Amino acid sequence: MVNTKITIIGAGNLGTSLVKGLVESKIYTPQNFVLTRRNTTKLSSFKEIGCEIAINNIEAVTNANIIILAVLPQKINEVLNELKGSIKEDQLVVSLVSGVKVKNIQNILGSTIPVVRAMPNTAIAIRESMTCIATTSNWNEKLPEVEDLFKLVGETIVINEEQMTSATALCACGIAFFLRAIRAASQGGNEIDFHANEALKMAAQTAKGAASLLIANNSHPEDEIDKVTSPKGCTIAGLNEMEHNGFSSSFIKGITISAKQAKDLYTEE
Ligand SMILES: NC(=O)C1=CN([C@@H]2O[C@H](COP(=O)(O)OP(=O)(O)OC[C@H]3O[C@@H](n4cnc5c(N)ncnc54)[C@H](O)[C@@H]3O)[C@@H](O)[C@H]2O)C=CC1
Ligand SMILES: O=C(O)[C@@H]1CCC=N1
Repeated sequence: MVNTKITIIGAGNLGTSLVKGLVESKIYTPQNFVLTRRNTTKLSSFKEIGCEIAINNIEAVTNANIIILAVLPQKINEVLNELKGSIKEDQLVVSLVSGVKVKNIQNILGSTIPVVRAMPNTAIAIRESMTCIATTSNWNEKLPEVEDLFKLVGETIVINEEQMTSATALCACGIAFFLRAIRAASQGGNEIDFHANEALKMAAQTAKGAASLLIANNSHPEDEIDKVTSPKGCTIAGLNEMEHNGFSSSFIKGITISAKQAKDLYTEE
């Protein structure tokens, strides 16, 4: 257990997922967290387990060691202007907000406030996030602290800040892309034989197995695919039909357009 106080400004989908994962790690307890959001009644279950729920962002950050910004990009300027002058140099700001650069945040909070960006995904709630972390060269010394935090809830990688929009598309939006692929597989399973709930369970566990093979064997997908595709068999028949219909191309195009959108989520004031 640690004494670090973490305040999450904007404890919505992602912010609350982070709390769940960190509490699950057993290193943090609910008492480590102060949470804010617009409608605090939606945080009642977190209040019940012992998190502090605050209605005032300025009061919420006062005693925090780490301040996590988890509001939507279109709300960040309003929040930063509210917090301006209330965050001190011995506190660390970690922004999860897509498309907002370290310099955008420091332009409002001040250049002496340490800011690191982290891009997790919602699997953080079950400690399976892929979290991409970046900052500017003057705050590199803060990276280990942020890596240690997010290593409790999944894998981490430190990247250049310019790569953050690409990381958003591949890893944060990626959860939705892979889920849609699993849904499609379950619909196929439903059409050929199985009840919808059976097909979904079978598709999800098969997807988990496929990802686990790559991670466990440190292998390339085509190496694992080659082990499944018998000559004249049903796997290669299915795979080729999917490719004729643009499977890989569609995935690649989706990730490419998602990254373009991630770049345009924020407007400087
Ligand atoms: N949902 C996801 O999978 C991921 C989201 N992100 C980024 O994280 C941020 C949050 O995303 P979500 O959690 O999905 O959004 P969300 O809409 O679920 O949560 C945002 C929260 O901010 C609160 N909020 C708005 N104005 C506020 C204010 N002035 N003071 C305090 N709280 C305020 C809202 O009440 C809401 O609960 C976004 O910037 C998003 O781009 C990044 C990676 C993954
Ligand atoms: O869709 C979005 O804009 C946010 C950012 C990454 C995941 N959700």
